[in-house]
Formats: sequence, C-alpha cells, structure tokens
Amino acid sequence: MKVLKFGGTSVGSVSSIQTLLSILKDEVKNEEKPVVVLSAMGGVTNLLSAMAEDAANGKEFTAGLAELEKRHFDTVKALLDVQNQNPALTRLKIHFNQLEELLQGVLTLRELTPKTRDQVLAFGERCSTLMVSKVAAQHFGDVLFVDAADVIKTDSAFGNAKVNTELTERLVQGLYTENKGKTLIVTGFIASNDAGQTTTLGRGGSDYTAAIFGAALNAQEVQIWTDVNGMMTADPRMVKKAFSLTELTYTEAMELSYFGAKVIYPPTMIPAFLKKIPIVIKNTFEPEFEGTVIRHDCKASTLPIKGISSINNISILNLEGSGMVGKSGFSGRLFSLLAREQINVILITQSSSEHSITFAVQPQDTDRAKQVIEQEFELELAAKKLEHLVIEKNLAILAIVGENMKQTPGMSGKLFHALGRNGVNVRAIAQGSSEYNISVIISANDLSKALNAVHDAFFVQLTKTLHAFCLGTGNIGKTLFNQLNAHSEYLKDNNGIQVKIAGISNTRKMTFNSDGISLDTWQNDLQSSPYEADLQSFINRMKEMNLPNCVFIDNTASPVPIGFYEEIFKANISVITCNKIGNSGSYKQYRTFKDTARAHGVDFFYETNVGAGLPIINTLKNLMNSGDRVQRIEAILSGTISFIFNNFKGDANFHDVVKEAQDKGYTEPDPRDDLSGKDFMRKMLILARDAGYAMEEADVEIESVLPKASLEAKTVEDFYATLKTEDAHFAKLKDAAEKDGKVLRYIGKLEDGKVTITLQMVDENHPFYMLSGSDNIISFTTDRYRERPLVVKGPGAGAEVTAAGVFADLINVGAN
Ligand SMILES: NC(=O)C1=CN([C@@H]2O[C@H](COP(=O)(O)OP(=O)(O)OC[C@H]3O[C@@H](n4cnc5c(N)ncnc54)[C@H](O)[C@@H]3O)[C@@H](O)[C@H]2O)C=CC1
Ligand SMILES: N[C@@H](CC=O)C(=O)O
Ligand code: NA
Repeated sequence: MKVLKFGGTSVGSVSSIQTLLSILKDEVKNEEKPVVVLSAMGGVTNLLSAMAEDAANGKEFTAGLAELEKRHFDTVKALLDVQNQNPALTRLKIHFNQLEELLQGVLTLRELTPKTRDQVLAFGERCSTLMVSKVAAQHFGDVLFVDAADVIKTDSAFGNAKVNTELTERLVQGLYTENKGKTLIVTGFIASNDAGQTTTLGRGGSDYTAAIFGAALNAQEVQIWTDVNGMMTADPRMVKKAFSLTELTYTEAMELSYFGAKVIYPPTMIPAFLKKIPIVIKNTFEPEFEGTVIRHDCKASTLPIKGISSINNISILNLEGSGMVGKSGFSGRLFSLLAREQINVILITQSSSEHSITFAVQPQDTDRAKQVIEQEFELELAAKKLEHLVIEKNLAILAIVGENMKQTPGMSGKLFHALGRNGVNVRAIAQGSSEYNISVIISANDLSKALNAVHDAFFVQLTKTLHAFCLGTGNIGKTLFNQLNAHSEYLKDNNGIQVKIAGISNTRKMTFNSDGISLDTWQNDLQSSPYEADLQSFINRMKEMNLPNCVFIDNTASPVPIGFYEEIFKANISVITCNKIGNSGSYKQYRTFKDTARAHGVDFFYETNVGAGLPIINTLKNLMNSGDRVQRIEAILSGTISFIFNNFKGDANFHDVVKEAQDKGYTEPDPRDDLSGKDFMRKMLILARDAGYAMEEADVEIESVLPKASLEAKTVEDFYATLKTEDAHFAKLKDAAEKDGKVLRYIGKLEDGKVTITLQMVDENHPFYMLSGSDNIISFTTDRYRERPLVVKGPGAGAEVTAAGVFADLINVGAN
C-alpha cells in the first residue's frame, strides 16, 4: 500500500482538489487501499494563528472567521453535488461554531496557552480533510475520514509533541486492518495526548503524519505531493539552471533540506528512514513529473554532487584566546550554554591549534549569544585568556552535498576554484568527516553569484554561462555581437558555453541586463536606454551586479578604459581587449595588468593586439611557457600598410588605396596611427614584452612611410587631403622597387634586445615577398626553432578576423 500526502496548495483551491482526485483515481482501485494525509488549505494555518493572536490581544477575529467559512463553503459548493452538500456544510458549520467559541474564550481571558493554540490550529486540517473526504466519497465510494488525533498519541508538549511510536503504530495498524477496503483520508499535523487533548506535531507536521502511517503500515512508498518539481540541485529562485533530482539518499536529502530546500523538513522523514521506506516527492500541478525519490540506497549516480544548499542570512561569532588551548571541556561549556539558551548553532569550525573557535547562528540569536557568552566567560575575559567575541553579520552559508564526494578527490578543489575565480572570499569552512557536505561561509552579497558559479562548475552537463560587459560598438564590437548571435547554439552544444551580454556601452549610451541583452535588438536597446555613457558608472554597475563568470571586453581604441583594467581585475573580473593602448603603454603598466590578473585568479587575454585573429600572442605564450627563448622576430604586422603596398599598383592613386583600406575595416579608427607606424610599434612592443624584454616605446626605432606634411596633419580629413598631393612621393617609391623586381615591405624586427621598423624593398627570394591583401606574417627564430623559424601568416586586419579573435579569447576564459 501507499501513503499519499497532499500539502496546503494541493488542497488550496477547487481546481487543485480536482487534480488531487484525478491523482487518487487510479490509486483507490488498488486492492490495498491508500492512506491519504492532508494539510490545511493553503494559508489557513497562518490565518488561524493570526486570529488566535488577535483574540489574545483583545482584537476582533470575526472577519477572519467569515473568510475561513466562506473559503471552505465555496469549495464544498463547487465540488459536491447539491444533494451531498448539506451534510458537509453542516459538519463544517459545527467546526466553525466550536472554533468561534474557543476564540471567544481566548478573547475573554486574553490568554492563548499552547494547548488552546493547538486546538485552534487543528481546525485547519480537520476542515480540509472533512471536506476532501466528502468529495472523495462522492467519487470513489469507500472512503473513511480519520481524525489522526484518534491514532497518533503523543506527550503533552503542545506545539511540538513527541510521538509515542509503539502505541501509535499499534493504533494505526488496528485502524487500517479494521477498515480494509476503505481509503483512509487522514488529518495531517494533529495528534492527541493521553488525556485525549489535541496536540500538534510541529514544523512539517503533515509530512510527519504521512511518514508515521507509512512506517506503521510498512508502506511500499510515501508520496509527498507538493507544488514544486521535487528536490532540486539548488534553490531555483537563485539558480535558474537548477534542475530536479531523480534520486537521492536520506542522508543527502537531510543535508540538502537542512539548508533551505523547503520541500520537506528532514526530521519528519525519520520514521520512513528507519524502515527504509522510499519517499517520493511529486508535484500536484505537474503530475506527469516522475518525482524525486528519497531512498536508502541509490543507483550509482554520475553526478559528482547532488546539490548546493544555502542559508542566505547568518552571523558568525569568533572566539579566540589562549584560554582555550588544550582545555578540555571548553567547547562543551560553550555549546551547552548555547543549547540551554535554545540558540541553534548552524555550523562550527575550530582550528587545530585550538586557539579559535567559530560558529554560525541565526541573525536573531546573535546578540543574545554574545550576551550569554560574555556572562559565562566573564572571568576568562577579564583575565585576557579570551579575547572579546568578534561578530560578523550579513553572511551566508553555501554547502555542496552528495555521498559521491566520498569517492571523488578534487571536490573541494573545484569548489574553491569556482569561488576564488569569482572573487568570493571564504570566511570559514566546515566539512564533516562523513564527507557528505562541504560548507563555506561567504558574504551574503556574494551568495547568488557563488551559487551560480559553483552550480556551473559541478554540473558540467549544463552550459556554463559567461556574463560579458562590452565596451565599444564600432567595427569590432558590432561584428562580435553578430558572430555571437549566429554562433550561440553551436557554442552551447559543442563547448557547453552560453554567453550573455550583461552590459554594453559606447561613447553615448550604456545599457544593462543580467539576463542577457538580446543580440537581435541591442542597437535599439542601447539607443533607448536611459543611461548616458559614463565609464566609471559602467564599471560600478558591473561590479554591483556581481554576476558569476564575468568578463569585461574592451573593443575601443580609447585610452580611457585602460585606466580601469586594474580595478576590474581586482574585482575578480577577466579582461579581454583588442585595444593595444594598454599593453603598449609604460612597461610598468603592462606588468601591473599581468600581475594583478594573476593575483586575482582571472584572465587577461589580448590575442587580437597583434595580427588580429592570427594565433600570434598565444603561439608566443606557448613558446615562452614551455621554456623556449626568442632569438629573433621578423614580422609584417600592419594589415593596412600590407594592403596598401599590395594594391598600390599600376594607375592606382595612393589616397584612394588608403581610403579603401579604411573602408575595408583594416585601419585604426584614425588611419594616421597605421601609416605613422604607431600601430606597428605598439604590436612590436607588446611582442617584445611577451618575449621577456622590459622595453619602452622609446626603445623602438621607427622609419615612417609618410612624408612630413601627412605626419603633421591635424585631422583625419587634413590627412587625406595631404595624401592627395603625395602621389608622386609614393609613386617614386613604388617605381624604384618595381625597377629592381622588388616589392615594398614595412618590416619589424626584434633582435639582440632591439626593435626596429623599417621600410624595405625585398626581392622574390625574401620570405615576405609573397603576400597579398591585408596579410601579416611573423617568423619566430627561437632556441628550438633555430634552423627554420616558426612562421604564422594570414590576414591580419579586418572586422571579421578581429572579432573572431576576441570571440576565441572569450571561449578560452569560459574554459578556465
Ligand atoms: N580593425 C582591425 O582590423 C583591428 C582592430 N583592432 C582594435 O579594435 C579596436 C576597435 O576598433 P574599431 O572597432 O575599428 O573602432 P571604432 O572606432 O569603429 O569603434 C570604437 C567604439 O568604441 C567606443 N568607445 C570609444 N571610447 C569609449 C569609451 N571611453 N567608453 C565607451 N565606449 C567607447 C566608440 O563609441 C565606438 O563604439 C581598436 O583598439 C583597434 O586597434 C585590433 C585588431 C585588428
Ligand atoms: N589597423 C591594424 C589592424 C590590426 O591590428 C592594421 O592595419 O594592422
Ligand atoms: Na593575434
């Protein structure tokens, strides 16, 4: 036989009771009839409790009573045929009259004893069960209303009575045997003492009633019908990707539900646990959901952990001092004191030096805990054997839970990596030697970020979400959004990564959305955003949003964002940049970026600083990391100049070719940066630094390709105007090269710790002779690539290839 328990929302409305009936329809056909345990209609227990309090305070309760009556009467009228309504309404009316009398007594005496309170609360279950039993009888015939007070016997601890298991089991078994063939519909939550006075079973009482019946009758299973899809991997209000578990052990369920998962209250499971009866959590509002089974033994699970639980508001108290060292009985004294004061201790950690002890309590207990501890240890405090108690508030507990942790090394490593990378500071740690649970105390502000980051880290079968904040919506920024939009499905399926753009800013506007800005409508969203662009507020907002796996992407050509990189790293946010200004500023700044990112465990990726999407920075990094040494670098790294020299042929006009390079997206926003050699200089400087040379801009010798007038042009327009008059200069250069069967090449070289960039004429024997379009080429001569250099060649400018390089950096951040 089975026991089915329906909670408050499952009996809370006409339609949910109809669903309940359809769930029962098949069960009542079984030879062994089910036992059905019911809670009060949703909200009724709270209403009863408030009415009782009101009465005790001399306030009227009639409005509440009328509301209660109406709710039950309306439900009966909607569910019962007319001829069946009267008996049910009469019985209910008797209950409401008794309730009124009782409350009247409370009002007269201005006193609400725990005993009376239990009596008042019991009306909730009695009325709902009476009502549903009548409706069930109309549908299924053999149904018996059972007032659990007749069979569940307890002591007289009203409000939280202790069950006399032996007697109760006997009475339950007797009742079931006597009524074989009938479906029992039983009031949850209530019981009675020896004197027959109504008692209640405390928090989660109806689940407890179900477990008691299940255990007494050796049920095949106990089903708890509620309004959510079973136990989930985390609190779904905070972790959107939380999913329902199909199976978990009693221990895991205890650990998970202890910390906040409100689906069941662990102590109520004990009777079922002792008899190894499975508990199945089902959803009345989604009956086809197969449910979460809590059982003694689970099938081997592939999940490393079963879930992450949390308590979002706790305080910790830290007691330190030499007085504790080696003193047996100290912690006994401390914790007996707290127990005596009924202060619930949620978590304890003690250093092995015994010099300090830290424990967590509910915020409302904090001040009282401090007060009683200071009283108890007054002498030790006065003698300075103990320091003053340090209290920290606004903290949260996050715990990973699962029996599999026992066999799997690296679980705590994974937890702390996810926390560390997201800049979540861990204040205290506790792991039971059972290894079912590793708990950490963190700031309450970080809880949502931490839960999501840890969930992503452990449940790798789900996609990991990166939250990107993007600066710059020009050539590169725009193209990146298009690529991300087109590629998001592939990325999810093949890399397990989802990118959400949580913030965008250009020089005019900025916009934010922690759920991800739509990549179809971002332009409109940005334009209609109420926020004027302001970089400091953009960064502040990014930090305040405190999202997990956060990345800042600089797609501007501006020096302004550079000043914020350090602050961003310090907030444990990775940076990806195609903007070369940062890495080619002072060497000190370049070092600071690297060191700060490293110290904060985040990434600083800038592949596109050199050769756009070509794998140049990463190639050099791999060479250096594996212990190679760069002897020489020779390279063409200006896509723009490459394009110009490859296309300035025949009748072509120099001015038009430069314009074409700009139109094709090869140039810097200001093409003077390309033609002056500045852009090339930046790239060579970055390469030299990555190759281990602490160089400054002044150490790079540049030969310009531009005549003086162009170099000194004040604006881009002026610059183009000068180019119109410089045809002769460039034609001369070109002719000189052509005459000798050569081509013009702008070549950078790093050798013997010196960087030069020169304009050269090379013949067909030169490896850089054969280039086309915006090609870049780089050859690394190293200790290992000494005989024949390592060469990377291909298009080194353009929006598509650059955005692709930024995209690749983003994927690499996601992989860490
Ligand atoms: N074009 C190419 O082939 C390559 C370009 N790059 C780099 O890409 C970067 C971007 O280039 P483009 O997209 O062509 O430039 P762009 O001029 O088209 O776009 C720049 C964007 O940055 C925004 N911006 C500038 N300052 C800002 C600030 N302080 N706050 C917020 N937004 C700001 C502008 O509003 C604009 O949306 C440059 O640093 C360039 O060196 C890197 C490799 C190759
Ligand atoms: N403007 C640059 C683009 C790549 O960094 C170039 O021309 O190479
Ligand atoms: Na590159």
